[in-house]
Amino acid sequence: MRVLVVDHPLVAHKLTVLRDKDTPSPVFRQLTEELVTLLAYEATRNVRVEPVNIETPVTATVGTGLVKPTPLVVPILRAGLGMLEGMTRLVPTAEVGFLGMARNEETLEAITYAERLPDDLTGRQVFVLDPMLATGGTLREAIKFLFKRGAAEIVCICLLGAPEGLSILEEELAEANVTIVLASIDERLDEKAYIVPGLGDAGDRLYGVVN
Ligand SMILES: O=P(O)(O)OC[C@H]1O[C@H](OP(=O)(O)OP(=O)(O)O)[C@H](O)[C@@H]1O
Ligand SMILES: O=c1cc[nH]c(=O)[nH]1
Ligand SMILES: [Mg+2]
Repeated sequence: MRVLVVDHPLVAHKLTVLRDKDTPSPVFRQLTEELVTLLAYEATRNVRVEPVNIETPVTATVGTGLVKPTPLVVPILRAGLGMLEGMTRLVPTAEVGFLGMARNEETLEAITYAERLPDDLTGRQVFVLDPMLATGGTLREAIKFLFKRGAAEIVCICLLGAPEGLSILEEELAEANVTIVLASIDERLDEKAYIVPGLGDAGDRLYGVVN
């Protein structure tokens, strides 16, 4: 497993506004999309490509095309849905599948309540979107599920990660073909397993509070 923190002043600036508790939902959504596009630029550095023959108005030449099937993008509902537009803006031909997962706030266990993905992911490159990596339980389950379906490589794009969750994933997935791309590794988890300093509940800030 590899971990990549994108170190860029615009990422740091947008993330700071996102963290601010006074940033309203519409601005939060917009900034999430913008941040994802910046992170996705790094996260797709090893996207699979192949030579393609084209003709410019001047001559024939060999260019670069995405290998088919194109990457599969999997937002984890709810909060990951706020990242989808920012990702597909960069890779418009990507296919999109969905995983609905929620962390039980008492047991901290991740449960899967919805799934709409191809049955066979053999050999596929998969990009998972979830803004928050806290205990790591949600991503661990999602990654396990995708490998079981045959995925060859998984790149997770997150906004914030906690050192506790990252350590658990690093232990369990040491040899796996997984990359976690983040805007920041924060200080720690608090007693409710929320990321500190964090940004609060990403789903609630994007879409409002549900119980
Ligand atoms: O690393 P973990 O400890 O598993 O926590 C992280 C998960 O918690 C949040 O989702 P949540 O369960 O709040 O669902 P939501 O997106 O519907 O708000 C977040 O988007 C992650 O999926
Ligand atoms: O800080 C956290 C932890 C889990 N889920 C969130 O949305 N935020
Ligand atoms: Mg939530």
